[in-house]
Amino acid sequence: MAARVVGRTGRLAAVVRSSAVRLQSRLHGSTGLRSGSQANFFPPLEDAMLPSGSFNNRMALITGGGTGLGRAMTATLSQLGAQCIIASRKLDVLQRTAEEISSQTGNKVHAVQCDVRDPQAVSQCVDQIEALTGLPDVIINNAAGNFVCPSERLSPNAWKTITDIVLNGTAFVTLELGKRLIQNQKGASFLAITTIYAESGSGFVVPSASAKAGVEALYKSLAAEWGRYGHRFNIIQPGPIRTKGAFSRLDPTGAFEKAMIDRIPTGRLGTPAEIANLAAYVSSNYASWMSGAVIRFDGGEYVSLAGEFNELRSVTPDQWKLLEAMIRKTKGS
Ligand SMILES: CCCCCCCCC/C=C\C=C\C(=O)SCCNC(=O)CCNC(=O)[C@H](O)C(C)(C)COP(=O)(O)OP(=O)(O)OC[C@H]1O[C@@H](n2cnc3c(N)ncnc32)[C@H](O)[C@@H]1OP(=O)(O)O
Ligand SMILES: NC(=O)C1=CN([C@@H]2O[C@H](COP(=O)(O)OP(=O)(O)OC[C@H]3O[C@@H](n4cnc5c(N)ncnc54)[C@H](OP(=O)(O)O)[C@@H]3O)[C@@H](O)[C@H]2O)C=CC1
Repeated sequence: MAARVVGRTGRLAAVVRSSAVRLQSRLHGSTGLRSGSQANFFPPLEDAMLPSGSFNNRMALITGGGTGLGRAMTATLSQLGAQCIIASRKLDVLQRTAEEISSQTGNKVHAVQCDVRDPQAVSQCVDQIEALTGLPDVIINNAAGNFVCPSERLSPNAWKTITDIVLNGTAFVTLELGKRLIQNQKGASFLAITTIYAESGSGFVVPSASAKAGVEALYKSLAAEWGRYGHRFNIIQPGPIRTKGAFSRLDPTGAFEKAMIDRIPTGRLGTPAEIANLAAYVSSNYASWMSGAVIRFDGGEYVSLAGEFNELRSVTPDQWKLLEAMIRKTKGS
């Protein structure tokens, strides 16, 4: 009897999971999940979490919104009623994404070309946004550049390129919009997408680690300073989520993926739709008391990498019996 119930519940869970995956791939493209066995405990729920209409009459700017995680955030905000503006360098990519999402959600997505490294281009982009939609209520600083490289091989321009996109780009967008919002006495939610190694640092991605740490300092500082103008500042630190932009530059051969999944306690990568739900919540009025928060969203990878005894996961019960006996036998110091 119990086995029949478990069997039926299991089939039901599988049906729910597969329809969630179908919805996800319609809105966000393929999930591309590969996983370890414990991932069965942690299936991604990928439909929009907030009530429909949560972003009605709200304008959202997402930098780097044409691809990857920015695209997923745009799709979710648009589905929840927001009018979105996506901005980055490649206008053709932005326009394609904007059309695809608008046609699925029925809400307008605008595409604006902007290289965030150039403060003048950022200022012109904000002029365009003001003309299209007015100043945004939600700003997501998601654009980034990165590649793995031994630090001794980095040229000054390689360092400058990454830190310009990540730290200066975020600062230019945030300051330009912040000043205009303050002038117009309009509040807004600012969200920066960093990464788990912004906290620990990491070899082989040193310009990115340095710049993302700077972004976190910028956002925590402004959370303290600009609350008086109605602005909230929060940070999401994602762990690995498959996107072409990230994986082609950080694991070009795919050689490190399995080891990476093995060290994630939830046994799988995150999905774009999952981080999009979190970003939507943080940017919504349901989170109006949240400011200065740093939210790690990584399936447990950071703590798994940090704890020096975590490798003991591979010790078998029989081996534990032996270890325990050895430890108990020890007397004195
Ligand atoms: C262990 C397994 C890991 C698996 C995946 C893990 C996932 C977790 C991820 C965690 C964090 C992720 C953070 C991210 O940010 S991912 C997002 C990545 N997306 C992008 O990078 C998209 C945008 N990127 C780009 O446009 C280019 O890649 C860019 C190089 C960053 C900028 O392009 P552009 O402005 O055209 O720059 P140039 O090509 O002119 O190059 C400027 C400068 O940099 C040197 N350079 C470029 N690539 C490399 C390289 N691979 N190695 C060394 N140096 C490089 C280039 O030579 C130029 O310098 P110079 O003029 O001196 O020659
Ligand atoms: N995927 C992952 O596993 C993780 C991602 N992240 C972070 O998530 C965010 C999104 O990354 P992801 O979606 O994976 O990667 P993508 O490469 O898909 O996204 C990066 C975006 O940034 C835009 N961009 C790059 N340079 C500039 C520039 N100079 N001016 C304006 N826009 C620019 C790109 O558009 P264009 O080329 O048109 O300019 C692109 O849309 C980034 O902040 C990244 O650091 C953090 C941890 C893990």
